Amino acid sequence: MSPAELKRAAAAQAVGLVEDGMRLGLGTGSTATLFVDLLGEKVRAGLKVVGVPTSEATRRAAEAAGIPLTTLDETPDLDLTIDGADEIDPQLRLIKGGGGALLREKIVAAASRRMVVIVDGAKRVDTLGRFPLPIEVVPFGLVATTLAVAAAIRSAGCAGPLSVRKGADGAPYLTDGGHLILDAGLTRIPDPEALARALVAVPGVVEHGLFIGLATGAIVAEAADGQPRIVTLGAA
Ligand SMILES: O=C[C@H](O)[C@H](O)[C@H](O)COP(=O)(O)O
Repeated sequence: MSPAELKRAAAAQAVGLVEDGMRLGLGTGSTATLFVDLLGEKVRAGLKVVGVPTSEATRRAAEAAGIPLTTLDETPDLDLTIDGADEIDPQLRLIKGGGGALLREKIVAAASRRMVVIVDGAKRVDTLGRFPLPIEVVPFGLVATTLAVAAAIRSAGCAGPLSVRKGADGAPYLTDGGHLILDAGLTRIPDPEALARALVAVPGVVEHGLFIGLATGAIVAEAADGQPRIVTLGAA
């Protein structure tokens, strides 16, 4: 089975969690977009929900799907966020931000009573870190911030190269908030909580892609005999 088929299976399962009247956080990325598309079908069939998109890309996808949207300022308490992830470990700790949306994703997840992650089985790891950790920083003082981030990474027992993310045109990638992203190729993060604490202490760091204590459940689609098999983790 292709990763796309597995992502779609996880997204379809997540649509089943949505109830009439829910206030939803809508994640970002290829898996979350599949969820938005499938949710749109339900909305067009009469389901009443309202969503807060976690990126401009998701806003466009949700508008195209006909999902009514709101903002966190209008609707600061959400019932459920459905979002993808780049990695998930057995404690439901995540790496997110491969698509650059980590800041809004984390704000929306934190405003939600439940966050259910939808992933294909390849995203499951025992130890986070194989996927480069995105760290969102302000452009001002980039070199000083990068040096401080490198020191924070060392202090948490990690090591690896830091690179400024580039867009398809080769220019530095800018997030929806106008920030830069440093991708940290750490390979292994033995103590994600310690690294998270060290990173947030660096002036210039806006947010990082470690999501700890936010996901309440996960829907993992794995391939089994050519069919998707759904595995749920936590409360999903
Ligand atoms: O910034 C992007 C998000 O954190 C995505 O949820 C994450 O990168 C996973 O994306 P995808 O579903 O495309 O693998």
